Amino acid sequence: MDTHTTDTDRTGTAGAHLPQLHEPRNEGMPLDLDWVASVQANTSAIERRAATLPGRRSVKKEWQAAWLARAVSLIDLTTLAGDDTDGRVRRLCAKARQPVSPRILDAIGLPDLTVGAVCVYHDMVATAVDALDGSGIPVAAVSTGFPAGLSPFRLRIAEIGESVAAGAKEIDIVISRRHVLTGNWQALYDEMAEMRAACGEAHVKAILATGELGTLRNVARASLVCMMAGADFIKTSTGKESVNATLPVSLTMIRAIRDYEARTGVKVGYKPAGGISKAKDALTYLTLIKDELGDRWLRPDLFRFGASSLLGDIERQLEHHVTGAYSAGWRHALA
Ligand SMILES: O=C[C@H](O)COP(=O)(O)O
Repeated sequence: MDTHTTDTDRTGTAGAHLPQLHEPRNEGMPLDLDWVASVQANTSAIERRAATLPGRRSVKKEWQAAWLARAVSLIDLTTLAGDDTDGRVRRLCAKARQPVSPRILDAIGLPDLTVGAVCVYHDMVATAVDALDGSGIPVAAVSTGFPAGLSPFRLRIAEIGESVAAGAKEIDIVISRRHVLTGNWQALYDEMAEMRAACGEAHVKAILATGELGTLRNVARASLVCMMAGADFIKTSTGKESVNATLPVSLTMIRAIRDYEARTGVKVGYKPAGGISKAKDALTYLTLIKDELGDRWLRPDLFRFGASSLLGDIERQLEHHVTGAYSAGWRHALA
């Protein structure tokens, strides 16, 4: 359905070639327990709205290639597998440098395009930093005992320090779910604040593991507490929970981001992650962000997809846009 065309669609600002913007970091604020307690989430209303999103609003066909290219520029291209090797990470980094073939980029009028970041386990950070040297693409490390976050706290903090020392510019931490499930907001705040401090200049994404938080109200409150404690981004999932990024969770988290900005003036980034593997779903997320937060969030400093297999489908759709035919999936096997 090509229903709602917007000014942004028409002016072509969906293209990936935009000047880099950098918001001031979120310095956080003291924990405000009254604010946290006042946060509610109307689950049925959120679910109803989320259910209408995929069909209600879509990107006009002539702008789809530009939006898909934008989606590529927002991917944290990820490999988080027990059998990761230096070779796999180097191939992924080569893909990050050139995520779409030059032939397709020429045809859609974009001379170059890279992903937002490469995301790996700590042990692979040095390899990724070396493989991306000179590209300007940051390396993100998942730290703090990813994915469960249940290793001793001092080791989780030390892991952050080691990833930063190895060259990671972004750290994806996992929160202690039990602090949320027991309503111990002070403990969550303190943990988050200490992890942020350990990151130094590296930006910190707080993974909430929303599939393990029980309710959308918990998701909303945990989002707020992590932002109060200085998270630069809030991220849905590790990709390892049984339920990862969903539209209801996304609506809940981006509304928390909106409320935080309204109250503090500070923009916090959003990263849905886990199970996002189709170009169509990526476009739904982009229209959701555009609707709820506005165009400013559609930039790599405020939005990322955490995804290990989304790029392959976007490439296929871009190829179809250019040639009118779909290529075989195996041609885009890496991403
Ligand atoms: O942070 C990123 C996620 O682990 C990626 O999950 P995925 O493999 O389902 O795309």
